[in-house]
Amino acid sequence: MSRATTASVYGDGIPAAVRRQQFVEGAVPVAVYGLGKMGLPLAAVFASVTGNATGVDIDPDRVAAVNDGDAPVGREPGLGHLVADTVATGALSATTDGEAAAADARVHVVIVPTTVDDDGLADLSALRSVVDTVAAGLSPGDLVVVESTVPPRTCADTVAPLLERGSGLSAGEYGLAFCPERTSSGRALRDIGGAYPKVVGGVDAESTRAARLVYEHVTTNEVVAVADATTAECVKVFEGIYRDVNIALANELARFADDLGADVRAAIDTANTQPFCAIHDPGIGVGGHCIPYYPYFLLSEFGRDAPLTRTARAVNDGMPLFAVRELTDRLADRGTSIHDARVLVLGAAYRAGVAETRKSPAMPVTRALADDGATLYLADPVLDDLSAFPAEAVALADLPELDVDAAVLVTAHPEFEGIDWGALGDLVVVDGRDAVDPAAVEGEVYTVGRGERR
Ligand SMILES: NC(=O)c1ccc[n+]([C@@H]2O[C@H](COP(=O)([O-])OP(=O)(O)OC[C@H]3O[C@@H](n4cnc5c(N)ncnc54)[C@H](O)[C@@H]3O)[C@@H](O)[C@H]2O)c1
Ligand SMILES: CC(=O)N[C@@H]1[C@@H](OP(=O)(O)OP(=O)(O)OC[C@H]2O[C@@H](n3ccc(=O)[nH]c3=O)[C@H](O)[C@@H]2O)O[C@H](CO)[C@@H](O)[C@@H]1O
Repeated sequence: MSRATTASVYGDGIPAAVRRQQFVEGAVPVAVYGLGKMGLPLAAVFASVTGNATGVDIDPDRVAAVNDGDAPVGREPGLGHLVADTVATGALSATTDGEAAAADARVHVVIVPTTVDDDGLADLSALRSVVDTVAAGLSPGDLVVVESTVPPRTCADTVAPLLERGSGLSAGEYGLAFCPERTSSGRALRDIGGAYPKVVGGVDAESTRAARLVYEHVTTNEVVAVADATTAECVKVFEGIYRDVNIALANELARFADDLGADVRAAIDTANTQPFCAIHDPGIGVGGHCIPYYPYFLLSEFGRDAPLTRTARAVNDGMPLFAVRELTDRLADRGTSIHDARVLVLGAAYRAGVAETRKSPAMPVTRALADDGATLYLADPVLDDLSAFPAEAVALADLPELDVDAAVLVTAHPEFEGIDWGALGDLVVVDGRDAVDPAAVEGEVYTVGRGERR
């Protein structure tokens, strides 16, 4: 589709009804930059809505898979069929040529990784690279949407200047909005489709209007327009920091379980029966490339001290070693030194059902146990490559053959519910996710938050 036959979404006062018609008829090509866990579902949804979406990724294998009608993102209900169907009809295609895609598109949606480096500073390198690519193909009347989670003020202070410099256009000739991705892996299509309100915030009122028009066709839920892009960036980061601080509270309370001789998890669940309390679940740690990272999008990017946010990060990052100490002490009570122990670690992924190990508690758990001299076995049914972990990978089917002194459950994969604990004999189990039935285990079970249960 040549640019001459495409329609703008920003400026020049075209009636909303006309723009809506143009959008759903495919006259407004959409490019989605980043075809990962979030970007591929998003691109497929835009394709189903507009009939005219192009996914851009730097990974040629990922691009080839999509163009073959395959979804290189697993365990997402409905995604495989949606990708196959939209590719088959020509509604969705993928490319590694970001500049060509940017030259053709009128809506540019950026959803590439935004993580944190070893110094705790936001790593926006992928975002900057994509924004430069978009700028090279930007035209008057285009709309740029950032869905990647970013430190507040990124759109105003980083993205907008890059777009102006790279395109030669001036602010007011194209739109820029921050519209955070609020989706969780494992339910991406449901979440994108309308599980929650969609937040939009533009660098100017026209950008907010254009973003609202785009997303009113994507979500069945309401579109919530906030004052500006910075406010929208705050919404996303605040959601994540709230979650991290809340989990840290749950973890701090959980550590009292043995002192109190009480089931702290049960107490939390009961406390949550009235609306002024919503304490989250204690666990063996906080992983993924969202929640552990978002606090640093404030802590490291602005000079203001934030002791609560910083302490919460430390509490959550301390949980893997809390679990290792509980294991070590219980083995010692049995006369087994951790140095001589054989330990099965259940789960490498940061949470159940998601093939992602970034910031997974499994890494500090296995490293600490390996450093103490333990012999480690690691099982995870959703990950093919466990070579990054200092442990021998074992298949679920082979667990009954193992001769181990202990087990640590890091990830509550549903596949672990079928473990024959009896076959593993008398052992110490540290259950980091309240996912093991103590009655099924010969030996003792220590559940984070519930204390020791025989
Ligand atoms: N995963 C989640 O649960 C989740 C939820 C909400 C928001 N987010 C945010 O969404 C963004 C993307 O996260 P994700 O989980 O989809 O990441 P991901 O690692 O699953 O996928 C990222 C994709 O981007 C591609 N990519 C990297 N650099 C690129 C570039 N320069 N140009 C084009 N493609 C590039 C990678 O090849 C990969 O396919 C992040 O900002 C994250 O914070 C993630
Ligand atoms: C605010 C919110 O809900 N955001 C979700 C979140 O999705 P996520 O995939 O990062 O997964 P989480 O569920 O947040 O888990 C992260 C880690 O915390 C552990 N955990 C969790 C809950 C708990 O009570 N106790 C815990 O210990 C868990 O095991 C895991 O290791 O971020 C995405 C990007 O912002 C959002 O889009 C998505 O909506």
